[in-house]
Amino acid sequence: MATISAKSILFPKISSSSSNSNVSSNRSSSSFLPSFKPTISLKASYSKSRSPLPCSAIKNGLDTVEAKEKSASSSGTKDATKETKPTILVSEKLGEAGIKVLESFANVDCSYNLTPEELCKKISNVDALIVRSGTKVSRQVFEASKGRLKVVGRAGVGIDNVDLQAATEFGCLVVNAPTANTVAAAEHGIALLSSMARNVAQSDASMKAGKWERNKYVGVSLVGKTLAIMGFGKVGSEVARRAKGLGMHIIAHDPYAPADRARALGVELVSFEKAITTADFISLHMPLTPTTSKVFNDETFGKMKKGVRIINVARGGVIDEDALVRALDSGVVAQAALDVFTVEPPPQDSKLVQHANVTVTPHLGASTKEAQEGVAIEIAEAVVGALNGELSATAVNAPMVPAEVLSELAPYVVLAEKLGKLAVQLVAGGSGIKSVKVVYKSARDRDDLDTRLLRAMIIKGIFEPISSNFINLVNADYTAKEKGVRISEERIVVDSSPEFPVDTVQVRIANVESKFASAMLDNGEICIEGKVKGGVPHLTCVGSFSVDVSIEGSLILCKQVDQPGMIGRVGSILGQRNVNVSFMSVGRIGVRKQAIMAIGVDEEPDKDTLKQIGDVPAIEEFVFLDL
Ligand SMILES: NC(=O)C1=CN([C@@H]2O[C@H](COP(=O)(O)OP(=O)(O)OC[C@H]3O[C@@H](n4cnc5c(N)ncnc54)[C@H](O)[C@@H]3O)[C@@H](O)[C@H]2O)C=CC1
Ligand SMILES: O=C(O)C(=O)COP(=O)(O)O
Repeated sequence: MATISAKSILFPKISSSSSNSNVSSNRSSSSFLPSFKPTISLKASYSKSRSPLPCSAIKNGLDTVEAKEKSASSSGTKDATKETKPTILVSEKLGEAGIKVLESFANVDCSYNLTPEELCKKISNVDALIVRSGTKVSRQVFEASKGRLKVVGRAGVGIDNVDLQAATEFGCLVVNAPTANTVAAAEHGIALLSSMARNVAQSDASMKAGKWERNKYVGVSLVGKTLAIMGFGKVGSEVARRAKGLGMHIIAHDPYAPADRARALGVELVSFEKAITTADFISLHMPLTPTTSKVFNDETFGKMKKGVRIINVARGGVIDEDALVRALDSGVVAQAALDVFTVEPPPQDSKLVQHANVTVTPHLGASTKEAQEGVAIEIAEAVVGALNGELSATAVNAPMVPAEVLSELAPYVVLAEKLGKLAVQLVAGGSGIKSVKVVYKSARDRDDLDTRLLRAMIIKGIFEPISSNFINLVNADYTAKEKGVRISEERIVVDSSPEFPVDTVQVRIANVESKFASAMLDNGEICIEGKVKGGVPHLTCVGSFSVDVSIEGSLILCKQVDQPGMIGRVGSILGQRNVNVSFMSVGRIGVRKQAIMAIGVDEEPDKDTLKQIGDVPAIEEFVFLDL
């Protein structure tokens, strides 16, 4: 069986000889790949000597470890455990429980308040970075990591402080912790709503200044008032649930929210226009994106009911803050309660923060003990899982593939990478690949096959040997696009067993020349096909020749005229040179006609041996393929 682990779908191995790494390894083998048994133990899969992938990221990581090992051993201070674990940088305060999870797996460096320069300096020595909202994970950070950074964990929801495009380009997975602080943020929203309506903060400050101003701080009631929730996601829904308990009438605007979820909570989904023109209170709960940036501006404030009150526990950037000051000054907006700001912390002389009708908190929405412990554990487990090669359920820049799908596809993932690797070696040097077509034959319905993993692995197989980057599920499509290669897919429903997700996978490369002309179809495409047999990837077709060889070790393909003695002849050349043959298969178009002999070899034959094979008169062409 092939020795590549399905875990390399996401990342190549990270060194970790920590005995504790088995904690997460066990989790991975039961929940991530329940029925797929890698041929190497999970612990072994972290061993650098087994790394099958020549990729810059792992090289960088290992170079560092090796360099450390060398210097430590020469100075006699070698601490093997420390050196072989991955390193995780935590750049903002994270709950203790999460730190413990991380420490059981990795070397953890908690360095808070780093300047951007300090972060860039540290980043090339870490495999994962955990942040909250205060760290800007910019393109420069990914560049400075030189490929070592494999995971960014956001201990919270909003990922607007992470350059996702750059993360994807660098093949770095971004995960967040999207659920553990939902209630905290909703409770803070309700706290701001109530305290704003009753002037709690202002009257508190007034009393502390020795005053007793009962008439000045008459508030407004909430009962019977209309609250518009902008962004009816997790936090928005929880705010709605709580505000209903306060007797408010709730409407919501969210272009993507399912109507039945709103109905179930007794909330009416309305247009943006209707929400902002009819509400007495507007509470913001959408993410900061290019579409939502400054969506509350002079124009939209102008449409609101005079005396509207605004609560923002989402992101400061969804409001044009200067426009809000103008709307407060003119009385269109009676009050605002803000937990978040365009720039955090805002300048001390910020007119908005200083405004008498504004209540502010320093981004405290997620800051409860309970939420912080929750997000810390959620993100720590996601990061450890990702470093273990698991696909995270909270991946932000990679497809989430359900565990059952992954388990079923695991052997096909190995097949897909090998087919990609094989196909690219059939392309003659100098022929630029422009288009790759993948054809999946399956007995299942077209919609019942998630091919993203397989496509990513084919791309990895094709490009990794000819590029300096490592390729994974995060950056596979991006890499192909970047290299100007169009990847198309076709699914053909065939009459075979629906028990298996895929019958055969074909990789076709068009408009190139081949080193092995027999691998080409009449239409000029290089075409190879494979299937999984008994859990093992097999090559089943080269060009229009059927073969049947397991794809492992290395392969010699020879085109010859079918005649007696060929297998013995080539076998004895290899035998004389001490090259062990693991299997042979002959595919022919007819008796004594053209045939292809596929020979699996355990060692790479030297040039002389290959020349001797090529000199056999009946052999018309041959190619050596390294798998
Ligand atoms: N202040 C704090 O400490 C915290 C702030 N947050 C912020 O709260 C916001 C919401 O978080 P969650 O509810 O967990 O996220 P979510 O993803 O569950 O909900 C966001 C909702 O906004 C909707 N949306 C997207 N574009 C929209 C648009 N143009 N107009 C209206 N709705 C739109 C989405 O469809 C989604 O339903 C995020 O910005 C998050 O960063 C979350 C937790 C704590
Ligand atoms: O989860 C979010 O989106 C938040 O805004 C919480 O931010 P924090 O982790 O408290 O810096």
